[in-house]
Amino acid sequence: MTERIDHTLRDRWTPTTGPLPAHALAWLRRRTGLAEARTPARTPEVPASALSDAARTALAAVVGPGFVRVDRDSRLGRAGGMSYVDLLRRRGEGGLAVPDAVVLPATPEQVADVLRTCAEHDVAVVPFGGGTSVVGGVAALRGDKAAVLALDLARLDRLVSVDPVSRVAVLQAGLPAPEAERLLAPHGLTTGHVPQSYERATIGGFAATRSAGQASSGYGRFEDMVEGVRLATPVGEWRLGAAPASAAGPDLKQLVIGSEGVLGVITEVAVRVRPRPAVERYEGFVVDGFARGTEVVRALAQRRVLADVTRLSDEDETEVTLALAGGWKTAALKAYLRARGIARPCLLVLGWHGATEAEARRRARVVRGAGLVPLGRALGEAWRHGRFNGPRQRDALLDVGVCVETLETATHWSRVAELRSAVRRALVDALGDCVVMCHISHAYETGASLYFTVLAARDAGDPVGQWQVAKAAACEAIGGLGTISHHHAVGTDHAPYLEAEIGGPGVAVLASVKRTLDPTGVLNPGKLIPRGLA
Ligand SMILES: Cc1cc2nc3c(=O)[nH]c(=O)nc-3n(C[C@H](O)[C@H](O)[C@H](O)COP(=O)(O)OP(=O)(O)OC[C@H]3O[C@@H](n4cnc5c(N)ncnc54)[C@H](O)[C@@H]3O)c2cc1C
Repeated sequence: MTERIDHTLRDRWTPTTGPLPAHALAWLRRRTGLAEARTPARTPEVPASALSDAARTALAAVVGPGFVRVDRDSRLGRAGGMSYVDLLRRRGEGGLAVPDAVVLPATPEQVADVLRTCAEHDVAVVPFGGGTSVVGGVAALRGDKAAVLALDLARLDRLVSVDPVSRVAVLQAGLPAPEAERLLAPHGLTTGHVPQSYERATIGGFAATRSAGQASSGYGRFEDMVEGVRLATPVGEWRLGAAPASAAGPDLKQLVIGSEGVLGVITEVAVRVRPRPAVERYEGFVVDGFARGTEVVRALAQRRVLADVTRLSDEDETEVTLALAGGWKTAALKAYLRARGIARPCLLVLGWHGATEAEARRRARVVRGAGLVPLGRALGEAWRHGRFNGPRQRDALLDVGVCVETLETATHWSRVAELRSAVRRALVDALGDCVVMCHISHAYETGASLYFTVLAARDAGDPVGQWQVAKAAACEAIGGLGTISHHHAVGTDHAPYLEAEIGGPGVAVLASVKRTLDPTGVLNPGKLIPRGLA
């Protein structure tokens, strides 16, 4: 089993993070009014476990006594996800919900037995993959149950089978993405799924949240890759996905994908895989203004010639990227862009994967004549090199007292500008002096996702409340213009906004499926389905 918990006890992405460079800190102080003083982190309180002796004995009989853990560190390590508020809570701000126990089953059969045992002993179950949820998906909420456990799927870490002819691999749910890729590599195959949380998130977590990776324009979103699922529920096992396509009624597989642990526990996923690309070619470009850049990306999407990775930063994100990079090369780049008459530079990173360099180069040619200023491969490669660094930078920002969080949505092309303005306005109104950056990270023929990153000076008095007010304002602004989540999922944070998006009948359908599969309501209370309607 890969040990993924600690780092250390998860008030950060990795155990150690380098400090913020001095020029970056100075820039932040100027832009956000960040003060010198910082609030020292406090150790969160871990209450005594409420798991009854009878439940503990019954669970130990299923998974073995060593895999029912009630010690402080095991429980604290699985207390919540990786949102800004989760990290604040683990630094001692606000109340932290800590599971009463951590249970680690080794097989799909053990998962099913654990669920039955929990239903008998009135124990809530929070399925726990990589614990990277940023929407409260793994918050240890017990609902009306006597206790709550984190069901850590880390021991479900096998490549079950590979069908190279059909290009389908069956992967167990607890496999972290890098480990899944390591197991697929000898077969010359890859999922092509690389979200920014790649280093920690799991196959089951991707399926449970409808994840979208950075190369989604080429490989598709995770739900596009899922050929089949194996789900353990308190009433028995459910397997879905008999063929690559089917007209056998509504696609129930899609009901499981995105079910966020409230309908069952995904134990295995049959994933469409592709040959590993021999070549990955990344290039950087600049376009004058986000509106123009959006037009370019739309044209590529509608001509169906998108690069596998397509990422367009707005003016603010570009300014921040250049300001934080600093140095003579950046100064030279800015001078060059001014000389080219680019008034509002927006960075566009495109990445093409191919079997040969010639193929990648041929695909890259489609952007010629699109009015882009090419900056060459070094900038594209620099992005690729640092593409998993966001969480580490966040740790460094948290350490110096910054409120730093992201949120995302998606809409049709005709509404991209309106939605971006509405969310920006809501965040600035709520936070005052702040930096709001945005990029398009996933593009479709009919629209695109918008991903926002916010930086503000942390309110030392009520840091959790400060962000919750801003997030609520952004969610209200999204309503009617876009989706409440393009890929982060619903969790607790977006549940209050779900009914406005899918309607009362939509919520009732989810609630009735839950009653069928989980009649006593042990699975992930308080997530996905709005409070009081589950
Ligand atoms: C820094 C950072 C960057 C991120 N970047 C991206 C990104 O680029 N794209 C993206 O899509 N997301 C991103 N996310 C969000 C997160 O990584 C995804 O939601 C991911 O899919 C969660 O996987 P996980 O294994 O960590 O799941 P967890 O966080 O453990 O769980 C997520 C939800 O799924 C449920 N769940 C987990 N495993 C199972 C299972 N086997 N069966 C049933 N339910 C289960 C949990 O109960 C919870 O509700 C990012 C998060 C962070 C912190």
